Amino acid sequence: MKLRGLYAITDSQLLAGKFLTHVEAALEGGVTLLQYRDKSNDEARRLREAEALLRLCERYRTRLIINDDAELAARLGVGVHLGQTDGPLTPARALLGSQAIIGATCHAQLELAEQAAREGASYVAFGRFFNSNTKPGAPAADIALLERARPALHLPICVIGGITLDNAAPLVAHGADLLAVIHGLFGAESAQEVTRRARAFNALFTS
Ligand SMILES: Cc1ncc(COP(=O)(O)OP(=O)(O)O)c(N)n1
Ligand SMILES: Cc1nc(C(=O)O)sc1CCOP(=O)(O)O
Ligand SMILES: [Mg+2]
Repeated sequence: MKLRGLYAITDSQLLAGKFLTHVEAALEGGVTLLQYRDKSNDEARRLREAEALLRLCERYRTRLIINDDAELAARLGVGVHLGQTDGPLTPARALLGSQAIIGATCHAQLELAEQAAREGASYVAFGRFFNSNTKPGAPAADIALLERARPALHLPICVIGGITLDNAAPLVAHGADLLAVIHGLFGAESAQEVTRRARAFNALFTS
């Protein structure tokens, strides 16, 4: 499967009261990867919500990724996204198998991406590219990084951080394969607007 297009990431606060409706609206518009990102320690709720997302993903033929938690990913038979402090990639690959999608946060450092590639990552993520409502303190990345990274890496490149329909096009033009978006997608007022935004993000990859 080609990892290219919109990478929708859930946010438990932003989606409170509209979790499944907004996620389904995004899937309706087209989502290449869906990440379940919940920073709480409520394991029962996390399992329940991740299972509900998996059912939706199966209906829409979208791949589910669990943030931070390789054990939960293994339990559901899905992929995982690991940051620099979320545990090493090699045991996660051994746990999840060769076909699993495993993503790695590389901040603004090409060296981290090269290391992640050696350790079996399926894609690397750089960010944050713009001011982020969700994670304002994340280290900043810029287009110059993408210009260095694109020819050096033979993996899909994911970009993240403050991405909206107004600022995403240059990232795609400079070689980003996956646009990872929380607020710029799920911050919409209505489910219809989420679907419209998802379609518009995907259209950036065809023009
Ligand atoms: C696609 C994608 N890229 C980066 C991140 C950030 O991961 P991390 O640095 O581990 O921070 P948290 O998201 O866990 O707060 C991500 N989740 N997804
Ligand atoms: C979870 C996350 N990681 C980032 C990084 O730079 O690694 S930025 C970020 C938040 C992305 O949300 P939004 O689209 O609302 O800015
Ligand atoms: Mg993490």
